[in-house]
Amino acid sequence: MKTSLQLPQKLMLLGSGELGKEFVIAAQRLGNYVIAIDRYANAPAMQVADCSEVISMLSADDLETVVTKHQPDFIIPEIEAIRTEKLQEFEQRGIIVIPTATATNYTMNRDIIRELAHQELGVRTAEYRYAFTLEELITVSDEIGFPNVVKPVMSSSGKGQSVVQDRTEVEKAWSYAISNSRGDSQKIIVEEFINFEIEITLLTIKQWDAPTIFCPPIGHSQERGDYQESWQPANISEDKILASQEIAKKVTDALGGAGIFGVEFFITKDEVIFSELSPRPHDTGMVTLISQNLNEFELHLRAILGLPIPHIEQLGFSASAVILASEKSDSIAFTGVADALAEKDVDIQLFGKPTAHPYRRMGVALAKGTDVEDAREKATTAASKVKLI
Ligand SMILES: Nc1ncnc2c1ncn2[C@@H]1O[C@H](COP(=O)(O)OP(=O)(O)OP(=O)(O)O)[C@@H](O)[C@H]1O
Ligand SMILES: NCC(=O)N[C@@H]1O[C@H](COP(=O)([O-])[O-])[C@@H](O)[C@H]1O
Ligand SMILES: [Mg+2]
Repeated sequence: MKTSLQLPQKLMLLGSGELGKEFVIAAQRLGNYVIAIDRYANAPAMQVADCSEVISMLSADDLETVVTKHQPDFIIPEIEAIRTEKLQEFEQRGIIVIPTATATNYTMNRDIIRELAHQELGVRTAEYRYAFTLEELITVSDEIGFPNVVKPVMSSSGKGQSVVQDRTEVEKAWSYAISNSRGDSQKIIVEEFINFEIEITLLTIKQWDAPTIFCPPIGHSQERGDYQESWQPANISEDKILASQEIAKKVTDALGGAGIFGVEFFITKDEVIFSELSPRPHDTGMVTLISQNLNEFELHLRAILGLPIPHIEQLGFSASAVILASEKSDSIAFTGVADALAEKDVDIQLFGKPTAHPYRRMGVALAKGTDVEDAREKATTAASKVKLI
């Protein structure tokens, strides 16, 4: 489709967090014009964009206002919580929505993407059932068995998610899921608990006029359903890498369009199990800021603009570890950065979020090491030195 297009292009970013910030930097390096949008002022990506707007991205009217005002060539979602039906309308008017308007709609609903992967494409996923009431959740939890994982169908970053050990915990999981569900959705998914050896993100780059390509797998650890550490390359066998690439290709082909996808898998002793995917750079992929010649944000930009990606080079054992807030605050300052940076092959990024609350991701530590363990140790040590005051 859009190969050899002219630069600069006008890019509208819907969501302006840490992932958007790095994307804007990549876009700016090629001289593009970026309008950064989010629900609050001075969001990370707004700090580096050409201009910004604060709107509710769940409001079709608000989206209409900013699109009419700025007339972007591309609309690039950076978060899930967007009125995706409206994106379909923009697409019909000739604006390119990344990866496609339909794909952003599918991937913000766990049930739709799950049905696509499992029912239509025959991909192995965790066993799952849905519930709309507590009574239904009790019934389907018994069918799935314990432990299991309860999640709102509409949520991200582990919000509303719990591991349920037995029947006595179902009611609590129900309330937690319902109160953390996005919008007014009351649909809950319960999944078989997968006792994986490792979970990975396979960054998958779908291009307009060139074959789909992959980054080496990224291993990661999660707490409360949210990412804590990631590392690359993940130590998994070649046949499992090929199996995950095959699934990632199948699912992203079904979604269409162009851009990077973070495709999540659980790897057990014998199986590669598809979990979900982001049609955009992935938080665990921040490790590529240190681990690759082209990071996931540069790859996303090139794929979107139809620019060539001749070679992805992995630069050696690398890791990332998150820097989290522990308290609510609206005056942000850090100590310990100098101490963290004194170590060789360590880097720190502070996102510039204007406020903090418990567990909010405020920055990330990046490191290279002699092996994965060494890189992880260096990244977590550096992250632990940086303190919010
Ligand atoms: N069925 C499962 N079995 C075992 N662990 C699971 C299961 N589902 C989720 N988890 C754990 O919880 C984490 C978050 O789950 P999931 O990716 O579905 O949530 P999310 O809200 O979409 O998070 P994000 O938006 O950050 O990707 C997973 O990475 C995994 O560690
Ligand atoms: N797993 C999705 C993810 O990591 N998304 C990233 O977090 C930001 C929201 O952060 P906030 O909640 O601190 O505002 C999003 O804008 C995106 O950059
Ligand atoms: Mg996930």
